[in-house]
Amino acid sequence: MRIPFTKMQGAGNDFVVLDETRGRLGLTPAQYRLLADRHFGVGADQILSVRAAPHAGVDFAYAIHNADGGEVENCGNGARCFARYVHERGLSPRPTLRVQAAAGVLELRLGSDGRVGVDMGAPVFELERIPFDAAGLQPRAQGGWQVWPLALPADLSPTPQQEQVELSVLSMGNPHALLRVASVAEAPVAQWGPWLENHPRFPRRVNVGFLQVLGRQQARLRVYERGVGETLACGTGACAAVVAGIRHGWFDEAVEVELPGGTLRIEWPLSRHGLAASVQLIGPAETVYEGVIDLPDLPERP
Ligand SMILES: N[C@@H](CCC[C@H](N)C(=O)O)C(=O)O
Repeated sequence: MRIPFTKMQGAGNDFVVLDETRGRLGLTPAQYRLLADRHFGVGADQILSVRAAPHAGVDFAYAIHNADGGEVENCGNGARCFARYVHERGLSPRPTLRVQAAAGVLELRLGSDGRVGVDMGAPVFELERIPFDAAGLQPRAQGGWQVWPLALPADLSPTPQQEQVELSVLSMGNPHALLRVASVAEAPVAQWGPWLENHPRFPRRVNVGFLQVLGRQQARLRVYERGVGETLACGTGACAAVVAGIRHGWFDEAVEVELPGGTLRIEWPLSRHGLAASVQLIGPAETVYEGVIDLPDLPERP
């Protein structure tokens, strides 16, 4: 099957974008994995599918597959690229779009400064909806919120004294765990990322953020993404980090988050609208190139 695609990136989080507005391509998880493969395919953190609106009230539907082939609920950097893609192809003349993702409806705005804003909806804190299994765990207060201690396996402990990590957990439509670290440059992302991603306390696995607080409006973040590994940026991860930091009392309601691939602005006007306030994500979204790939039939093994 010959498939036209567009390679895009937002703060270095990179995507293969597929036009499915005239019908589904019906790709298998193995074909998504091949598209994402940096050696044998195109290479991407996620594959984004632009689909026709499933109902009145939205302009399009948005499907997201991680590099491991699994379908996921939400992707913030991808949403910005989605808006840029639709605009560049003239698929909609409107500067503001409503898009149905598995996590809910996102509102996308093309800004006059070249950046794209996304209304990501409200964060979710109910443990069953993240989901996070806290059975038998005792949370500890940290600022205005709580953290959950998890025992650190001896072989992952940087010092014999460190026996646990403390996690803030929440969902931005997809699950996130955040650890506050003294320096992202020295954070054990490659060691703790896969351990926490697959920890049995997270039944749907989790995206793991390592957050360094630089000031009340400035942060650094590295994210080990579920189904991918460490990425150059994660939009929902940046939203989750700022939401957690605001609840703990570390941040004001607007924060510039520096990630390895670029800077994202996150706003959560909590003081005006409470916990149900929508999180705003603002950042770059660019087309890198367009291409066509011959995808072999790759049926999924039962
Ligand atoms: N890169 C994304 C998040 C993509 C999905 C994530 N890996 C998951 O499994 O939930 C972003 O920009 O939000």
